[in-house]
Amino acid sequence: MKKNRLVLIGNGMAGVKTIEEILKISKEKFEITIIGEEPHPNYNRILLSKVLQGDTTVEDITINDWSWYEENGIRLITNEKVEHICTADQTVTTNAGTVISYDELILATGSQPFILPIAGVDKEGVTTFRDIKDTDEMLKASKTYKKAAVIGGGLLGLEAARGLLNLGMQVSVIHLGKSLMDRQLDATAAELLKEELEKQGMRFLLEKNTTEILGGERVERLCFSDGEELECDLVVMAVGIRPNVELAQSTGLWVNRGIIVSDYLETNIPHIYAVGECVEHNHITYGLVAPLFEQAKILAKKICNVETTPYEGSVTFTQLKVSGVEVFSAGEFIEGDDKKALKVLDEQDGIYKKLVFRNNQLVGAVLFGDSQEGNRLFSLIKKQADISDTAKISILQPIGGDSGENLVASMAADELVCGCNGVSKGAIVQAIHEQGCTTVNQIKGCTSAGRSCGGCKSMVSDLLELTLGDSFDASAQKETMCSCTTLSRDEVVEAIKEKGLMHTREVMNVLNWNTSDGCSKCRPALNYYLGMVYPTEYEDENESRYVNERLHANIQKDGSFGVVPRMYGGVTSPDQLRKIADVAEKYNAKLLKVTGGQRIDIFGIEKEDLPKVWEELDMPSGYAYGKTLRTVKTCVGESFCRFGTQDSIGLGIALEKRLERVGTPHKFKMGVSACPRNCAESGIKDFGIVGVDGAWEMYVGGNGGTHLRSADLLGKVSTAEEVIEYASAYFQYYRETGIYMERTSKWLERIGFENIKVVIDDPKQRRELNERLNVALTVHDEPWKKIINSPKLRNELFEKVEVH
Ligand SMILES: Cc1cc2nc3c(=O)[nH]c(=O)nc-3n(C[C@H](O)[C@H](O)[C@H](O)COP(=O)(O)OP(=O)(O)OC[C@H]3O[C@@H](n4cnc5c(N)ncnc54)[C@H](O)[C@@H]3O)c2cc1C
Ligand SMILES: NC(=O)c1ccc[n+]([C@@H]2O[C@H](COP(=O)([O-])OP(=O)(O)OC[C@H]3O[C@@H](n4cnc5c(N)ncnc54)[C@H](O)[C@@H]3O)[C@@H](O)[C@H]2O)c1
Ligand code: SF4
Ligand code: FES
Repeated sequence: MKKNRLVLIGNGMAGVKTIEEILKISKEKFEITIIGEEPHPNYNRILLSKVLQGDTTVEDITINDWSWYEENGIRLITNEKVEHICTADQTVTTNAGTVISYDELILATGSQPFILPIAGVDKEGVTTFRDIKDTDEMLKASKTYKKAAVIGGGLLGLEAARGLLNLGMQVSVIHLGKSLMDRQLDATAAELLKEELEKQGMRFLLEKNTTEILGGERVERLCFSDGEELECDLVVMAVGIRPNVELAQSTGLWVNRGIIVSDYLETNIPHIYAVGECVEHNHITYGLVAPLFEQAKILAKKICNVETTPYEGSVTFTQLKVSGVEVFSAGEFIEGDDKKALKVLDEQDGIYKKLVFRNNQLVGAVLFGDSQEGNRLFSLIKKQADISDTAKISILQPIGGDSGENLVASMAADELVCGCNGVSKGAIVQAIHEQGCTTVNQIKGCTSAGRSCGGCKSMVSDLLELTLGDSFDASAQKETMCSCTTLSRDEVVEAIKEKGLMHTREVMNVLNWNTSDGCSKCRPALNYYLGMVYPTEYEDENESRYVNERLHANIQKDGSFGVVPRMYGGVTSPDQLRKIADVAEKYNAKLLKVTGGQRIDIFGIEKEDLPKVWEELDMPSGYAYGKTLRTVKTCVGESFCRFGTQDSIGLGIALEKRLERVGTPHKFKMGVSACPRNCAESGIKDFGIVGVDGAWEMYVGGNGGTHLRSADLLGKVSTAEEVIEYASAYFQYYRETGIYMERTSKWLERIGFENIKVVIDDPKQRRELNERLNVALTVHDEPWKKIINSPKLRNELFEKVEVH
């Protein structure tokens, strides 16, 4: 049967949630295309605050990675913006000229941050906080600049401000109103919040109207309507959002503040639907995921012709994601003529609780200082429960006292635990009993609870403890490899060795994975662990690897690839440079760039040209995409530098030739400098070497990325041979004990520097580690050559497979 063509515009949280819900109903009904303007697969926008605050990384906030689209047969077009919809032909056209036909079309274009209409907003250093690009900009700015001004004291502004404080900046929050979070808090809670955040180091300028941003190319000062000024070198604008409606407007859809939709998320034009922040339902637009996910579920059913209740609007709740501050707000939080409040203020402990009632119904709540009852109160508000038989004060003091376990025990089965995803206590208990979930991660996999803001995770954990009783294992909660298993990395690796498991499927079957195919987190990890345990016997599963590793090149945001040939120690020759230049010209490379690791990256190569490019280069792969040794950066050392007394280039080349190609949990970078001037930046490498007075110092665990870490001194040796022996042992120890996707800087802190040093300093263990590494090194072919020489591989990888 021919499938209907479904096109989704907007690869964000609401749109992709709708697709997930559609796939739950039927995987066969639609041929799906998703077009997203951002260059990333679908990610959790909410957790950008946590990325900025240093609690997680951009890599860890992906919701559905590239392989999810592939596995579900979805065509994903990233980096392109839909600019035109032709309702007569039923096609959409992107800014890159791509035309796609649809039978059904969903607009999920989200919102854009509001930019104040004042002079100077286009200066360098002025940013919004909406996407990965903005987050990266702030992370980068914090390394050079120190004075941040956040305009807007709402949820977004305060979460940004906390992040910038964590990054070592001085932060002033400029707010138009009298009190912070005025859309969510009353004056008492706002004042308590302000006091708490001031203690954390934030500075507030309230009732300030910014009139101009001054400076040269970069921002230098803000001017306010009262004539005052504030010095700053970074400005974050967080003054609200506006739905993205231009495309809808130009298509003839009815638009007010958002795209107007019916109770079934239909627009005024047949076969076109809208969902998410871009939507206006019953005169309301929403800026939080819970209502958008409710919409997504209804739209999925509607579009699949499954009977559904209509969307009737949502009551919303918010929680501020700033560590050390508990703030919760839901529903109608300001009392008035027909609404009366019950308030409790504990000035000693800084706790404030307020409930707002209309007649015999709870319609709103504000909690400050202790928000653990938030979701329970939210359930009561949502249910519109009649509380005439309950003493109002007892709603604030549920039976059983204040421990988390008692709190969840007192909840009814239909009360919500996860407000974002609408998951009740009953649904979680059912997942524990019927699907054998024992960890928070597994509950997330089975029910989606905790999948968005993460604010409900402690409650999920309490519920697990309550339901599982003695068999609840608190220590296992954080360690499971992924939500497909209850086992930690160490338990899985141990079982692989003990039970002689040889294939990813075998591991999943024997160790009772709760999914048949695993997920994008455990498949590549198992592939790595199996290869590490059985270096000569295990046959690598290319399909379990991420796209760059599968195709041995780096995919770029326009879908073309970057190619980096190996140049040992960063040394090249006229012959190599000639070949690179010829290939770059012949295959229309868009950019040639010297990388931070001293290699040449040839950007803009089309996927189908990759094998020809490699063949003509006739150089080994530089593995710029791999979880393996990337580069050994070297200084010129004794060959040419007047300070150099040692052969840094020779040592760098020898190290690179020894360690190249074999897999590691994450990328591994090295540097060799021939004197303490340290031109190869050895102090921020996974393994860095510095020449000192006729000896070599060895540094480990450095990182020059987002989480800058200077390396620790592992020891000092006299000869290049000894360096190679130590580096190899360290490399192999990381291979054997690292968690897949864990950089050495994190690994070193997890295992403990002193513990690692004891192992590497011990001659016996050092020798054994080198011996095991030698075995692993015997099996690795040059990957580009392997593909060039195999017509089958060439065909499978470069002619048949759609990357995304
Ligand atoms: C830092 C931050 C923290 C947040 N914290 C929370 C929180 O704690 N709790 C909460 O509930 N909510 C939070 N939110 C809000 C939440 O992230 C949004 O409500 C949600 O992401 C909106 O989903 P959406 O799919 O409607 O829009 P988006 O996620 O914005 O997705 C829309 C996508 O469509 C793309 N697009 C737009 N136009 C086009 C076009 N013409 N062609 C192709 N692509 C297009 C955009 O590039 C974007 O990727 C937070 C938001 C931010 C920025
Ligand atoms: N924890 C969460 O739930 C969370 C976190 C971040 C963002 N979000 C969502 O993201 C969206 C954007 O957040 P937001 O905080 O920008 O929006 P917002 O509308 O909630 O808050 C903007 C704030 O800026 C203030 N403001 C307006 N004009 C100003 C001016 N000229 N000078 C100074 N202050 C001014 C407003 O008074 C308001 O308090 C919202 O939908 C929000 O719900 C939610
Ligand atoms: S690290 Fe020392 S030896 Fe090497 S290039 Fe720099 S100054 Fe010269
Ligand atoms: S409450 Fe946000 S993820 Fe559960």
